[in-house]
Amino acid sequence: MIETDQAPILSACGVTKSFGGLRVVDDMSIDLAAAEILGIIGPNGAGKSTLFNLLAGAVPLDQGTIFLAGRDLSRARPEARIKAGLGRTFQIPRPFPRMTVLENVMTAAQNQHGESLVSALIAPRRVMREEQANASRARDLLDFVSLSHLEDQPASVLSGGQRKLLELARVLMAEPRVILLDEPAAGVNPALLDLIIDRIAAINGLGIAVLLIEHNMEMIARLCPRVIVMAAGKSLAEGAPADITRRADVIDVYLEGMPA
Ligand SMILES: Nc1ncnc2c1ncn2[C@@H]1O[C@H](COP(=O)(O)OP(=O)(O)OP(=O)(O)O)[C@@H](O)[C@H]1O
Repeated sequence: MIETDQAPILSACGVTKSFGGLRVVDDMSIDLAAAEILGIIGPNGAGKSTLFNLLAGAVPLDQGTIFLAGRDLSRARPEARIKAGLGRTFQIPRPFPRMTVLENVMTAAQNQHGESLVSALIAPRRVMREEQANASRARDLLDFVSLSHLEDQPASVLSGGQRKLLELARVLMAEPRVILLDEPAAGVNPALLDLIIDRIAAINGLGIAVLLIEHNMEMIARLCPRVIVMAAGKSLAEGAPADITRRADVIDVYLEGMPA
């Protein structure tokens, strides 16, 4: 645990989930300090994505609690967690393929009164102003992730790495305080990897705390002062990446299941 005089921005305590009798996440506790980047590594099937699903509310907890900035979100719906400031990206991004890149970012805005017919009828100018403000913010975010030149293209044309960058822009559109990033390096070519690492560091530099699941150890080493190793649903080890990856028990769980 890093020393901090601040209360954690995200605090998960005793989080547990079973599927069909198998404990996939087993009594996990995590404190994420404000403005920290905390890495989560572990072998395939360790329960990392399920942990994110529990934090984001996509899957209900069996046991445990989740607090964001002191607010109990343990049973909150996913939309309420997004509104409270918890953003997430997915291992395999699925943008709306026929919408443009810009429209994909705009759909992630949280202030869309235009979606309500009543608002559109009684306050059309307000709805239009809101649309314009959202488009302007979305363009700034596309600039931030170096996708401005593609704003009018359908999202289906984007490469794997560009989809990851689009996801970063989408998650920022909702103005999060904490972002859960699920394997942002997966399927990304080396040319874009540097840009993605740089953008995550910049996001964190804005004071947004990041929980980062990743198999790419270069990304972990460059971004995370602290990592948690998950194995069989539990926290096996915690510390600086350089120390943790030298530990025999950590090496063992990674080698488990690999062909001899
Ligand atoms: N909805 C579900 N129903 C049943 N089993 C599930 C469900 N979701 C995940 N699992 C199982 O939970 C275990 C952990 O999966 P999870 O995807 O959380 O692991 P992971 O650490 O993210 O793995 P990877 O690094 O491969 O993404 C796996 O055995 C998986 O098959």
